[in-house]
Amino acid sequence: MAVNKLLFFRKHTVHPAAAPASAPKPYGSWCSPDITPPPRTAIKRNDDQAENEETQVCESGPRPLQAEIKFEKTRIVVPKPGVQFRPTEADIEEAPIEMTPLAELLKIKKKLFNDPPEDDKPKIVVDSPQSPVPTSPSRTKKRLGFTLPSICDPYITIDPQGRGYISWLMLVTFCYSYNAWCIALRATFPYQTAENTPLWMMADYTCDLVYLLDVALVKPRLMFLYEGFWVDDPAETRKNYRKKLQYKFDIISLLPLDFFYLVFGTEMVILRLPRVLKLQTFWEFHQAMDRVLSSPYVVRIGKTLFYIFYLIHLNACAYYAMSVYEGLGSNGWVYDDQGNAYIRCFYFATKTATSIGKNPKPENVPEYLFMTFAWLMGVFVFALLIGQIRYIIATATRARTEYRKRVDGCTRYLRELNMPTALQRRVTAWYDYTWHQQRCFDESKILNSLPYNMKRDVALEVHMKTLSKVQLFTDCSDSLIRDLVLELRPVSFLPGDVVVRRGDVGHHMYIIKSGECCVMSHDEKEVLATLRESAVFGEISLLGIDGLRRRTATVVSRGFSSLYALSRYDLESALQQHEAAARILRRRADQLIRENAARQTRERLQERQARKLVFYRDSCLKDLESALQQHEAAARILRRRADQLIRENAARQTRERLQERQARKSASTASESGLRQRRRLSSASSADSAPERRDPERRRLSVLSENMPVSPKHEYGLHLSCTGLPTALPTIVFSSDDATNDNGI
Ligand SMILES: Nc1ncnc2c1ncn2[C@@H]1O[C@@H]2COP(=O)(O)O[C@H]2[C@H]1O
Repeated sequence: MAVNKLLFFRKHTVHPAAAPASAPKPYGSWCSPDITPPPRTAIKRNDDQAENEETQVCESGPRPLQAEIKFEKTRIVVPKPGVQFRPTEADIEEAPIEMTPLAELLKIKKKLFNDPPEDDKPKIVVDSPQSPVPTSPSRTKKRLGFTLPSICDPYITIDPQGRGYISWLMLVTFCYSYNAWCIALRATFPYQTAENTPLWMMADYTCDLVYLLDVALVKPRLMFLYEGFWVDDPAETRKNYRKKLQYKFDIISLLPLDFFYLVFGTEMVILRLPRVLKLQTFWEFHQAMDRVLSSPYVVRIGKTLFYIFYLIHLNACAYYAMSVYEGLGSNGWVYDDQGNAYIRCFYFATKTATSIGKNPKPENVPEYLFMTFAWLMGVFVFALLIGQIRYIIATATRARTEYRKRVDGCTRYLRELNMPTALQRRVTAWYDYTWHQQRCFDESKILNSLPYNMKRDVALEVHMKTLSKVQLFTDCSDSLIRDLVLELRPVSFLPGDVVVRRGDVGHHMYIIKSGECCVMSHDEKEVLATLRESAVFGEISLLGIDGLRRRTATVVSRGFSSLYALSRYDLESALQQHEAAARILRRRADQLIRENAARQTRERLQERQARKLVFYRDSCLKDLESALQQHEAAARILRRRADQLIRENAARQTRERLQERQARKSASTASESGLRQRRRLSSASSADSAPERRDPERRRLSVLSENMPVSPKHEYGLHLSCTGLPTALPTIVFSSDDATNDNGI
């Protein structure tokens, strides 16, 4: 049964012309198979036991068309009958057939291999899912040698969502609008005159031709959906059109009442009134435009305005017709035949329909009825239509209104809490940026109304530009991206925002959509790496590596940046299914960890060396200070000694002077004053020149001036210690008779 059903659909459906194997897939290799999988061909034996037979299903791409196979030299392998085919050189006959037609070759093959009769041949039944709208091969190409656009090719069916059909609908709608406006206008106002009648006629019959083509050639070829399959068999599409109510209206709209012109004359334009019944095409066109235009609100408002103006137009025509009937200017209510008739009547109709003007008072029953009807129409119909416009505009701006509401609510809240102005400004900047980037705050809310697969395809389409560049996804199987795309949450960051902070527990991994993020060093003073579009970060702490459950680095947004956040849970569940991705992430994480560890070791070594240097410098300083202290102590002792010696010397000199004075006094009495005087003088000079010699324990003290050369051994220490002191110290060198210093003093 099931197979029979398939055969039925084989008869009535177009099966998607499989994309040529070489055709580029929309997004690398992952996208198209899911949307339009390659056809699977079921081969079925056409015998009575069809239902019991297993359907053999084999994967097959589109087979090359026979016509495209070119044979230049063919080798035909002939198996010996009844023997299992094992070709040897002897089995092979060479048949040099130059460009043999394929049909002949097939005949030969059929003979050689005893092909089963035509009826027993397996019938190919395609059970692959169809593409959204199938396309049929053009047959005009074969017949005329060139390809007609599908809408003009009478041999193929038409895609109801295709551009060609929508363009055609536009033309029919234009003709319909012409009829709708001009029939009433010409039937009431005196705009059709004997001179311009041919022009009007030409326009009329051009429109009629379009109507005719629509009914005869276009609508019957429109594909339709039957139990989920696109039916494109021309006989079926024709039947389908004829079953519709629209067909009846289309036929009535084409009634050739114009023949009555011969009786009533060409002024009886009202005979063309059935043309207005083709209203369904007008609606169909607007629906199609609504689907394909990026801002369908324009179409909706346009349609509503069309209705409003058309009603006013009809009202104006009716007013003019009544005025003519009662006599132009015959009373205060009717049109007084002044100015442009149509504009005056349209103005009057607008005033009455919208009840915004001071209307002339009706004076008889038909006028009262007219005014009542016009006002009622104004109250109900116009109120409805104007309300609809309001609704359309509100719908068009709903997203922006919601955005404004959110921003206002948040800023009011922050203001009430007396938050710092800088923070308020940051919040507003975030809202602005997020809105301009995403045009929505919660993408999942919008997508949730769609079925899962469609939601995924939409999300893929939206985020594909970035995701196709993420190395993790390009290196792994295509299904990873499809599994993850719905879990990615767009987030925005402002300049300087910390995306992840070192030491925090990691909950999300990030992919950069736009902007730049900096990975900071431990002290957050140095930038270790700058990550750009499609880079991934924040994965290390999510991978469950021992001892690395927390963020290993701080990552800061450099400017405004848009990222995709992927939660730990979603990542883990995806990685369970995709081991290759898990391996790649782990490898990358290992590499980063190794790099970071190497950097840290390097930094630690440098730090230790720096510390050692400081320690060495400090100890040197200490040594020098103690040496200096020793020098100072020695200097103090020496100074004390010198003082003592000076004092002793002075005392001795005083003593000697006293003794000399005493001796002089006593010698004055002596007679031999000359001799004694000389002896006394010689003894005084010897005491002055060599006191040390007289006193063997006395040492020689030298004070060297600061600019005397200093031993290189002491230069550094002396310099350091001197710089720390308020005044420069003299260099003191102690020397004795037994030991000489470095300077040889
Ligand atoms: N040296 C680095 N170069 C680039 N990215 C890094 C470096 N070190 C750490 N990261 C990323 O910064 C992230 C900080 O959070 P995670 O430790 O979860 O994961 C870390 C890595 O993805």
